Amino acid sequence: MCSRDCCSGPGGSNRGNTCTDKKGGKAGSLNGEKIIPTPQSLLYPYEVIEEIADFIVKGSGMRPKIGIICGSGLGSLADIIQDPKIFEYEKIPNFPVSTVEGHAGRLVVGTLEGATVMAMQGRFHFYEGYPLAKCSMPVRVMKLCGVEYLFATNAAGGINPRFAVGDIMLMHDHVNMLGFAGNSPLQGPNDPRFGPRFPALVNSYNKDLINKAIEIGKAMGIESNIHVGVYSCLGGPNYETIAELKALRMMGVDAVGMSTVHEVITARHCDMKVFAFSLITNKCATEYSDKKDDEANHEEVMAVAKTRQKACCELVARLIREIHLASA
Ligand SMILES: O=P(O)(O)O[C@@H]1C[C@H](O)[C@@H](CO)O1
Ligand SMILES: Nc1nc2[nH]cnc2c(=O)[nH]1
Repeated sequence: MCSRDCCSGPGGSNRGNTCTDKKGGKAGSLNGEKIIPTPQSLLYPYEVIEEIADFIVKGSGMRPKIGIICGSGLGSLADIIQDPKIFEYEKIPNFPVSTVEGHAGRLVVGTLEGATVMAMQGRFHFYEGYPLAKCSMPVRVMKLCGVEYLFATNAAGGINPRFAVGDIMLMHDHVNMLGFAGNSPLQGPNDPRFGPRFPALVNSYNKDLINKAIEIGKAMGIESNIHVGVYSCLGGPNYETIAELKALRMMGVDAVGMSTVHEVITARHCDMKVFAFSLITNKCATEYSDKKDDEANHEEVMAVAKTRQKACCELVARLIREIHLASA
């Protein structure tokens, strides 16, 4: 594995997308240097993931059962963790860094409603310049730490006209636009220690957890703000055009974002149970107009997320409590 600077993503980690190795075999060349592309799945071999997981388990003294990925502006999901052990991403060996506002860049390990949990306060996005396997590498770290359940959250634009800003969409399926274009976090040789070469993705989103979340929404008195729907991940960082939003709607997409799908693929590949939701931070226009309101922006996304943090935290905490009680 090459450790030259040319392999660095934005985080400066020594595993990136493309390698220029003077000693390499058949390759193209750039400025006289040979270029050997590295398949995504080789960016983080099993042993490296194992080292990161050991670092976290030893450093925290815990084997978390539930992993949480906090979406944009939803970092407070990790603030409710009790007796937290905090790991700055920069201090975790071979970990990328967060470069997006609203993603603090810390891993928080502790307990929540009696369950051992680890939460990423800050995820990695494709548009930051990280390959998909790098974006979802922490999911494999979670797996080797002992995590059985992945809770993935995101901020998303609502395409379904019934959705209002501030609503929560429980994901029951996704449309993988990056996958349509031939990109996958599983691309390259498969390591069967993680999972099979050809994982099936029907039933990726755990139905029991969705049903429990609906019940919790009723108990919280927010049932009219809870929906079940289909999420799609685009590459970003730009928001969508009207024509793209129309096309997504025709495909049955209810909410659009720039994350989560590759994390879910990685989690299902290694047989984790998945629960995911989108906080609808903006309504996407699907008709042409001159309204400035139609233009999404990250400040609005963050501001809406802030106003809905409490409800999202309560939903997550109550669901984790149910999982914990059921397994006790
Ligand atoms: O990390 P998530 O998917 O919650 O963040 C969304 C997608 C972009 O990163 C950002 C755009 O406002 O919010
Ligand atoms: N792609 C995309 N991501 C978002 N994240 C929050 N809102 C949006 C949106 O409208 N589009």
